[in-house]
Amino acid sequence: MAVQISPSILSADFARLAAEAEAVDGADWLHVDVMDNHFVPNLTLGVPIVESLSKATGTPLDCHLMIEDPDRWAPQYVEAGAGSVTFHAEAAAAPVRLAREIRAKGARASMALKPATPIEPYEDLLPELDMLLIMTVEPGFGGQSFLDIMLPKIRRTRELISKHGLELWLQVDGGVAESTIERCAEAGADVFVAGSAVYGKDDPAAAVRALRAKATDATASAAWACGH
Ligand SMILES: O=C(CO)[C@@H](O)[C@H](O)COP(=O)(O)O
Ligand SMILES: [Fe+2]
Repeated sequence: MAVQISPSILSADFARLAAEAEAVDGADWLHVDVMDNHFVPNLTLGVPIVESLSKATGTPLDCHLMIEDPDRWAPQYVEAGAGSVTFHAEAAAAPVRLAREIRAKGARASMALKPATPIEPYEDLLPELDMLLIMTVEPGFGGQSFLDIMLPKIRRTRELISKHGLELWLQVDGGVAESTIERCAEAGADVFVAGSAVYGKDDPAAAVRALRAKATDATASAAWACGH
């Protein structure tokens, strides 16, 4: 699969969300960080804003729910127009039922792991998912430094995806920038969230192109991608 870039609007101007979506024209997704001040110590936005944004942009929304009780809330984000909905493994009471509900409602189902959550207990769940998100910072804030110690988990997850012959996408989120994206791609990621490395730049669309070029080159020479 071709590399995909998902700029995070957490680093955008929330008063100008439609324009900020336009500013990354050419991005594959718009990453929307939903935080409830319980699962993470920060508060952002909810269903009504996702619904308005989905009507205002043609770019599909990749909603990352950093909230408690995603079993209750995630389906509402599908109804609000999200193309992909990610819930946290640490927060979901019934991840298989929730993934099936998200898919049945017509969105891609994705599950996220915080840095201290291992992938191995979830191996048997992977066929239920369209994407697995490995957090490369502790969730809650943009602009943090990339955690290199997550690279082995990305590699192990890529190996599980290959072992089971899955079409699962592997997303990384947190501290992804021109200086770190190649390491993520070499380790096996193929969907890249970037907030400050896109919206912190004068030309966000150019930043997306630069990230895509680096990730594409790194993927082409990565062992895991041979014949991918
Ligand atoms: O989910 C989160 C943070 O919890 C992310 O999506 C951030 O928005 C990424 O921001 P940068 O680290 O790229 O600045
Ligand atoms: Fe995120």
